[in-house]
Amino acid sequence: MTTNTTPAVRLAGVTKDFGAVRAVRGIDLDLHPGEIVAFLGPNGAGKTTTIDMVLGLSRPTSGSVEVLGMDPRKAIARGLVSAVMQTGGLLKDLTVRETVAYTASLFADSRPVDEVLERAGIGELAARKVGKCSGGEQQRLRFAMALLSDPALLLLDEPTTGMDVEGRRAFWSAIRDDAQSGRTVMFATHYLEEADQYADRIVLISKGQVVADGTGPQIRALASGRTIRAWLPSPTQETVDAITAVGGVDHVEVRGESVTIHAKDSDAVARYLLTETPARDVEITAKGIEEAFLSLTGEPA
Ligand SMILES: Nc1ncnc2c1ncn2[C@@H]1O[C@H](COP(=O)(O)OP(=O)(O)OP(=O)(O)O)[C@@H](O)[C@H]1O
Repeated sequence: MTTNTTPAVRLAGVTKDFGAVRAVRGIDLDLHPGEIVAFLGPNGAGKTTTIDMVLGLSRPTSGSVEVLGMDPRKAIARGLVSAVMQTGGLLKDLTVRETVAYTASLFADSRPVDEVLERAGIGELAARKVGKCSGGEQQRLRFAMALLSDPALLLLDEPTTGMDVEGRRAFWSAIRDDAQSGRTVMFATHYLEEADQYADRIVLISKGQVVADGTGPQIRALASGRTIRAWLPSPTQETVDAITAVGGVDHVEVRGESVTIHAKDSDAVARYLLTETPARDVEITAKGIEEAFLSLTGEPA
């Protein structure tokens, strides 16, 4: 594996248009060797489009993409990059071991089958038919296949979609254990919790741009603030506008007579509600990661 300090991935001024749609709007990003990076964003943020460019499956409209200091297609041809895709590519009647052995036979140089099964945490499932494996187990099988070339960079596009909590935990535990050997891992996800729990670094993207980049705690701190809920009888647009204008308020939502406000200065909002409006039952809570996401991207997770 590559151990120098060349970035594992370097995106510089990358844009990507599909006809009139600008899916990626100028991304600059370096991933360092050995990092586990979550590419977090809502539907349509541009995650898959970006990953496809890193995999050399498509070209940027402008800007440049380098993988380990070279053109993505060259890095792939050298077996330095693998991907774990969400669906397809598995034959139900083969066993787990047969599937990996068959894939290994396609490589001139591959890691031993038993080693990758162990690394992917499916050594005990080797004799099981693929059709009898759960979605999470099949995903670990894809992970095992991706490890055969011992890639320096592993890309995963929403790898745990549809898995239950236990499947997800087992999948990430295998990825994390393996990554200790220095592999760089980049994964796309909608799940804030997943990014927060399993990535060293979170790159938050929205509408084709990076809107935040840091560790889980840093991302949450960026969106520090509180949620204020209150009962507000017969709210008028004027009242809502006035609440929105209170310093530090970043989001107001009214449902019937219940109002939810996200704000940096919850004291100021509570004071305003209690003195200037007929609001009652004011309740203040710390912002969870869901709300942090909303205030950073303007979109629900
Ligand atoms: N081949 C294509 N032709 C036209 N538009 C496309 C194409 N691929 C993607 N787009 C558009 O580009 C934008 C970004 O899509 P992309 O699939 O990269 O988002 P994403 O973050 O991966 O979303 P999701 O989480 O839903 O997979 C979207 O508006 C999408 O409709």
